[in-house]
Amino acid sequence: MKKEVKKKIKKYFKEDGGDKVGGNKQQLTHEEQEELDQCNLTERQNSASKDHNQNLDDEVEQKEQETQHKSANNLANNFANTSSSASNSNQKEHQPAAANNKQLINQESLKSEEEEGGKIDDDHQNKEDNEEPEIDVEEIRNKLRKTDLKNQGDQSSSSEDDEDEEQNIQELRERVVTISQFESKQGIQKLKKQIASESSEQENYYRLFQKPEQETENQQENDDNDDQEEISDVSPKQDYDLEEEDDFEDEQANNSQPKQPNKSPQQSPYKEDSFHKQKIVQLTKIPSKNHSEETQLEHMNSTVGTSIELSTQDQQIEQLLQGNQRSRSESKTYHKIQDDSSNNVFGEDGQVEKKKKKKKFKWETYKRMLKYSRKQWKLSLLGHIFLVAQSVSQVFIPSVSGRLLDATIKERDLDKLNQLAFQAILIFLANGVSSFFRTFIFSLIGERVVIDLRNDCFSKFIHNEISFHDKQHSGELISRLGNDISTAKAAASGNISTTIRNVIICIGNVIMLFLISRSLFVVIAIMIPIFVITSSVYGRYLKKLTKKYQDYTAKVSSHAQECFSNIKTVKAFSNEDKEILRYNEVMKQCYEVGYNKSVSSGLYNGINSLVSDFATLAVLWYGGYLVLQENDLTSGQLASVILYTGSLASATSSISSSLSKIVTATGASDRLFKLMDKKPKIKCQGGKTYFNFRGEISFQNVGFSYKHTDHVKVLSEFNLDIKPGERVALVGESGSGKSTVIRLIERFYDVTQGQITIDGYNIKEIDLNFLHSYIGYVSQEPLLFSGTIEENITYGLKKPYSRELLDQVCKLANSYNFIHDKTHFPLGYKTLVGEAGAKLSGGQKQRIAISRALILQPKILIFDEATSALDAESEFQVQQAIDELMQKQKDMTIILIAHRLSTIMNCEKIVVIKKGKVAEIGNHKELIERNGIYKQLVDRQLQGFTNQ
Ligand SMILES: Nc1ncnc2c1ncn2[C@@H]1O[C@H](COP(=O)(O)OP(=O)(O)OP(=O)(O)O)[C@@H](O)[C@H]1O
Repeated sequence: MKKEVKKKIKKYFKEDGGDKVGGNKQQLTHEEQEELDQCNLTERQNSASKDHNQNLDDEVEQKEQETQHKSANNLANNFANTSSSASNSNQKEHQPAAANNKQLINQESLKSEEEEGGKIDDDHQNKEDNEEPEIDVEEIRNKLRKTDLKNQGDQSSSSEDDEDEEQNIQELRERVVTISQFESKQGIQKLKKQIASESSEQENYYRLFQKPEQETENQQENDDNDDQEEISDVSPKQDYDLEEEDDFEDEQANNSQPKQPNKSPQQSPYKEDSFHKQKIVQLTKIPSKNHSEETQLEHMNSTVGTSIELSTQDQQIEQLLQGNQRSRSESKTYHKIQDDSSNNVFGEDGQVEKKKKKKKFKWETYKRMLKYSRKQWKLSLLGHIFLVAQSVSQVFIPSVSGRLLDATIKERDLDKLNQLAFQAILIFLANGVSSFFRTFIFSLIGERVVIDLRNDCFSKFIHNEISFHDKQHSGELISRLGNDISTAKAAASGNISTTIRNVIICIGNVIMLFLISRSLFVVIAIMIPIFVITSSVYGRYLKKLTKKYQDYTAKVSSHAQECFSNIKTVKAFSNEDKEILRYNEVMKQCYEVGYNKSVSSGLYNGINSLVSDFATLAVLWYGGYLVLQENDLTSGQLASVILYTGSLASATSSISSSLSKIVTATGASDRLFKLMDKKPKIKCQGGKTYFNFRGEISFQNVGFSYKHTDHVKVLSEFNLDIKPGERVALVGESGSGKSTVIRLIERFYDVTQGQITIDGYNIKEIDLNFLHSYIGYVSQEPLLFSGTIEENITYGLKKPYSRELLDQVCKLANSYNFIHDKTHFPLGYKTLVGEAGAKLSGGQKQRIAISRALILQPKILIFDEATSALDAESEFQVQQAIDELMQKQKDMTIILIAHRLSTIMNCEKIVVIKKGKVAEIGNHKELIERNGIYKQLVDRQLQGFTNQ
């Protein structure tokens, strides 16, 4: 049954030439579908494994072995099977490998089949997921829609210009959402900020437009209310996106096609081409004066499904950029993102290819890699002793097997047979024992090398500065730590020993063959190179395809991973179908390569069998002739020759395989070392440490650009003095540089012009660890680590602490009560917070983050929009903590970026930042009297209250 289903799917795939992967799912019967789902379960479990990439790597490694050894093993097995002698020992060497290869081929084909089926299973799963949370999402959307309508209502009093402006923003928002479907998180954040800065006034207005009344209402609601938590995921920034989603849905409704969000998972996008295209058109639809929707549709029609090389994603974005004459800035951002993605390990196909071409053997890298194994020289020496012992014993196995045969058939001498059997036992034992120790020792060395490398690498990555992490995608770093190190291990351990072993075996076999029969030796010397060349040339091609297939599979996993980690966003936008479309797009590319690979594998195996069978026949025929006609050879010797030939072929291709692995491993090591060698300019240690840290901060003509966007001046001629114990609020439009100011105080980056001094010392001269021990930092997103509440609170503490201190900071941060609420947290401080604090609400996480900052007893406390990601109730709780802190901690410099007028008003110094410069500075009263930007912001907020 299982086979039939798979056959059926295969057939469909073939018929559709890859364009309609999964498209015929409807034609499967229910039973077949169930059967298929059952098959897919195993695959799904495997793919859920955290070591997915590692598995892929292993697969490639094994596949590589397969391609290199398969031919040799075939030949070896052919020879071994035709011989009547009991060549057990030699079969031991070859047969497991051959069996393993067969298994691999089966796994390979099964895997591709199951992956194809897995997609259908995913569709099914998505359908189930779709049905459940619809109501919650709607509720959230309605709430936010109301808020937005109110805002629009308030704005309607403004002039016509404002309306135009609003329309522009609307268009911009549409474009943001469209592009965000295709771009990386990092890329889109930049894009959003860029667009947000264009709509600065409205954004600013939005931020200041808060309703204190709402807070008191929400106070009564339970802190752990699930609904509240859902809402807490929707920050003011996301509010725009939700509004955008409404527009998007309207567009869908206007379209003559029926809306399909809950049904389409059943209807595969590959079958439903029109639906697919329409979706894409909807996604790429942007207001354009030059391109009508029809033109876009036509254009998309011509592109969808025809090109595999250029991803549909690229086409869509290209379309989008063509379609809008006004989106030059976006275009720049798009190309920037494209550039960035070239560093991504799962970058565009062409980029992956480029990287591959660069791969070549580098002696320096290899030597550096060997240094890691040199540490294990004692073990290595022992390993080499066993290696020689095993290789030598192996060379004698065919000889003793042949003599055993002669003693039986030709001489018919039982005593000699027993004697020879005893010799054979000794040789087999020597071979087995030394094989165990050799394998164990070299594998152990490999593991130790991996540990050392991973430690080195992780420590280098984590010590590197923030701009390094801005540039390197975390996925790439993780891939380097996982895949590349595993591959690099081959350069430092096992493969050298394998090469040496095979060289010894080759030499031994050649000598033995020469001694047994010179004329047969000549025949073999001609056959083996033909055989090895044929298989290695084709094997190389197959290996290339396998690697390409691996890249695509990694892309598929990466997409799924991104999707599942952003599942709330996907659900909130009801974008399950679109994600399935995107997933299927990548799968389609993967299938194309998989198809070619399957054809090539078939051809490879066919040709291999043919060549090896002919080679076997040649030796058998000529050997038989020598035995019968010339009386030059005994049948036992012929058997030995056959075994030696198989062993020689296997060893020869093993050598080329090991050498190629060493080259690959050197390439991986090279990438790794390049990353490891990136030296941070900002070092964690070194510099001034002094005892009287007061927290006086001075920005003197500071200019700053981010490293990878150095054409954009984020701060210029920025001057600001903050006295110890002062409360300072930074306000200004989005993208004006507020967070950047804070990042510079933390010295996440170095200024590009001017200087920042702390207590009169240039910040660059102060030891970074020392500086950070006096700065408490609470970020926008409350980020916790898995572990207990206590471990999280004391995360930054480098010295012992008392329970009193813990209680004290928790009370200050307004977290004490909920931590000691026995119903929800029976273990109190010892409660496990789950991965990234998943078991806590946003407000609880943020209050723990404040406790974490306070326990350092910092001299400077920074809040970077600490409440912006929280719902109203959580915001109130956190705000209360901040207000209390501002009143009680008089000796602490508090710098905050806030949007609540009440908080800002309490500050002694309010700094209004505009386009990277200080536009206004003073206290609330002074700034109101000045009647400038600040006054406008306050007026708007007050006007908002009045309207309500
Ligand atoms: N890591 C980064 N790399 C490159 N550019 C960045 C980076 N972080 C911020 N920027 C850019 O620097 C400018 C200032 O950003 P910043 O985060 O300081 O603004 P902000 O005033 O805090 O905005 P918001 O209120 O929206 O958080 C923006 O144009 C932004 O795109």
